[in-house]
Amino acid sequence: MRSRPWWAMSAEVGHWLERRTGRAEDWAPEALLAAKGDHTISVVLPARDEEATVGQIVGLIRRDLRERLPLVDELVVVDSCSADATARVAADAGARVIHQNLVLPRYGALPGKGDALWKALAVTTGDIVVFVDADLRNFGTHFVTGLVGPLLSDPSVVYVKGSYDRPFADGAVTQPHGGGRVTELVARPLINLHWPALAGFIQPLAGEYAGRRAVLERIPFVTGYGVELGMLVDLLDIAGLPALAQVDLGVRVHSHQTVEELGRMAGHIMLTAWSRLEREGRLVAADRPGSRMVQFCHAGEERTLRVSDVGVRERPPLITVPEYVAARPFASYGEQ
Ligand SMILES: O=c1ccn([C@@H]2O[C@H](COP(=O)(O)OP(=O)(O)O[C@H]3O[C@H](CO)[C@@H](O)[C@H](O)[C@H]3O)[C@@H](O)[C@H]2O)c(=O)[nH]1
Ligand SMILES: O=C(O)[C@H](O)COP(=O)(O)O
Repeated sequence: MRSRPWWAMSAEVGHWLERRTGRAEDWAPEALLAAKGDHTISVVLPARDEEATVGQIVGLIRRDLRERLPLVDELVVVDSCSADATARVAADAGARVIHQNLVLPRYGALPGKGDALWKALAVTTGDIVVFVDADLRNFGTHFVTGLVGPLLSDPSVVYVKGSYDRPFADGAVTQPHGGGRVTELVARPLINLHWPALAGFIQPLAGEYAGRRAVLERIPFVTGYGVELGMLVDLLDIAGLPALAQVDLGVRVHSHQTVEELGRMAGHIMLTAWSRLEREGRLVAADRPGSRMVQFCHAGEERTLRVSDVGVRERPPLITVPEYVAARPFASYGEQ
């Protein structure tokens, strides 16, 4: 039950929510194919140790959105330094597999999801790029069609974020809306405090989103788990709220990380917020925040101390990368 009606939030956000929130079922795949015209669509799955789920996701996209209906032109899995058989499973299922650290080698190897996405953007060609996490356990192709729908039907939309209900499943115990712990405890408070225009995003950390290459190549990519927050803030800056949209994709079930892993994710997200506030001139600090995190982790009854670096780095907008621009001789860079 809502404690206050939706219009009690800012008029800008209320108006945006009404105008820019859709549902995946609003876009039938056949209608999207008719609307596709000259557009080309790349689907990218970042994957680190996702052999259990990546094959099924790739297989469904290949069967339904490439073979049955030629909606997706390119299907790429970025193997993000997996220690398992992710790359082989993805290739067997029909994806082109790229290895994160082999792309743009001159720029070095940096760990994390954001770097995997930046590398994928560098080597794909679609003018619409869809990102889908590779750990989804209930993937359906409506995740892809729902995200491309607003981009194919409204030229003023440049980016579409997925939203969904997030159950938390731990063995036999399932809480229907208990998922998204970092979203609720870290990202949503930060967004409301500092970027209230983005408060209407129901799942600001969702790993499922689509954007126009012409815009994605103009923003920097934070290398770790800060990539989603950084992207939203940067897109708000360069494109404005009316150019952003969200689509309800139903329910999303994924593999949950441990609380300790989510603590490190929260560190990435906080440092990303800090970097944007500093860049926007809204934070004048005498000291830079540290990036070392001490955690007390439990393995059974045993408590161990773990020290991690949760610092985030940033990859530059791809239009500033000569190798990227040289590989696209027909694009008109520099036009705004
Ligand atoms: O170094 C990495 C880490 C993760 N992944 C992949 O990225 C996706 C999401 O990672 P995951 O560890 O499952 O993140 P979540 O716990 O699901 O975190 C949520 O919140 C993150 C922070 O915003 C987002 O990046 C995620 O997409 C979102 O689902 C998965 O396919 C991973 O295999 C990589 O490719 N490289
Ligand atoms: O998006 C998030 O908040 C994190 O991925 C954690 O999600 P979970 O609580 O569903 O594991």
